[in-house]
Amino acid sequence: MTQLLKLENVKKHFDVGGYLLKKNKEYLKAVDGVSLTVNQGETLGIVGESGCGKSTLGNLIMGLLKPTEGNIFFEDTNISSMKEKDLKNRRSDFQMIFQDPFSSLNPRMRVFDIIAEPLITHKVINKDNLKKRVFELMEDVGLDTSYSNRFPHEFSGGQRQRIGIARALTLKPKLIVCDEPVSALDVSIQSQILNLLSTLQKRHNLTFIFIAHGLPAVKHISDRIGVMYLGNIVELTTKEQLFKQPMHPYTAGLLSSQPISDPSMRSDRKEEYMEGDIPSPVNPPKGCKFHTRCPYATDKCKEEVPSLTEKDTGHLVACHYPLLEP
Ligand SMILES: Nc1ncnc2c1ncn2[C@@H]1O[C@H](COP(=O)(O)OP(=O)(O)OP(=O)(O)O)[C@@H](O)[C@H]1O
Repeated sequence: MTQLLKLENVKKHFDVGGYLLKKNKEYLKAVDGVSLTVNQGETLGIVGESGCGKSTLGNLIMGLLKPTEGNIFFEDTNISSMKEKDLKNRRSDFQMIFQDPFSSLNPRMRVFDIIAEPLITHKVINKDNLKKRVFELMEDVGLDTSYSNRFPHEFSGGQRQRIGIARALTLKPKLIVCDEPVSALDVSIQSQILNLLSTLQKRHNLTFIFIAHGLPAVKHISDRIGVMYLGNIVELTTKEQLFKQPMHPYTAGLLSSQPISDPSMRSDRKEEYMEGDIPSPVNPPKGCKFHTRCPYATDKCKEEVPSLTEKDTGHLVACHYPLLEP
């Protein structure tokens, strides 16, 4: 397995003021020390509740944000310390697919121009081959080439996402960060787009980072899954291990709060693991950040930060008392 991406203790702390009223500046710790690797051709799912830092992590990997601390290596090149000019030359290697294709596509541009734009901007194609390449990309994502003169609003949500995917593929990227690409779509369309992404992954040997709120959304597409809580990865393992034997109480809570057939069971099951609201990332709890919501927390959890360590083969968990098989 070839390693494509490596994150070393990556942090993004946003300056959120506070200095007018208080002596010290306040920082929102959106991403607070994430280390992980992604292998070529795999899909790493990243899940967690709203505000846990998933999109910020995606933007850091894309080079759209500079980390406050830490390093991001793409094929052994440290992209976090690259100058903007050099990063521009590497940008074609990593692309992003967004949740809402409507807002990410220019409404005044025809589909042909939306897909052609990166090819023209990066000067990777001559005029004679442009039409052939754009049509090739449209066919690749299952769009009828006779629609190439239409505007985004003339397409359905699923078709618009296909346009977004075609645009992301134009420069033959190696890595695509998919930021909740199906959560705005109808359930029936979601599986079509997920199947398309899987097909394209095999066809073009793509590597995906697939961001979503809940575990069900990443279950089918992911090889491994990382669970995020308040800026940290708290569990990272294969999807099989994660669903069979979640070791972090937060993951167990996410799994038990999945929709189940008997609605009367739902709230009980959720409360079993997760009490209260997610704390503020400006002032996160000391020690294990999850201790305020964890039914198993002890004094140690209130003081000591658990590091992400391998508790079973390839199964990383940041918990002082990981859940083990009975
Ligand atoms: N530019 C910014 N300045 C200040 N705070 C920010 C900025 N961008 C994100 N944040 C904050 O960082 C935290 C993480 O945000 P992020 O969008 O990464 O979370 P998320 O897990 O993707 O959430 P969602 O699922 O709702 O998109 C949030 O508290 C958010 O308000």
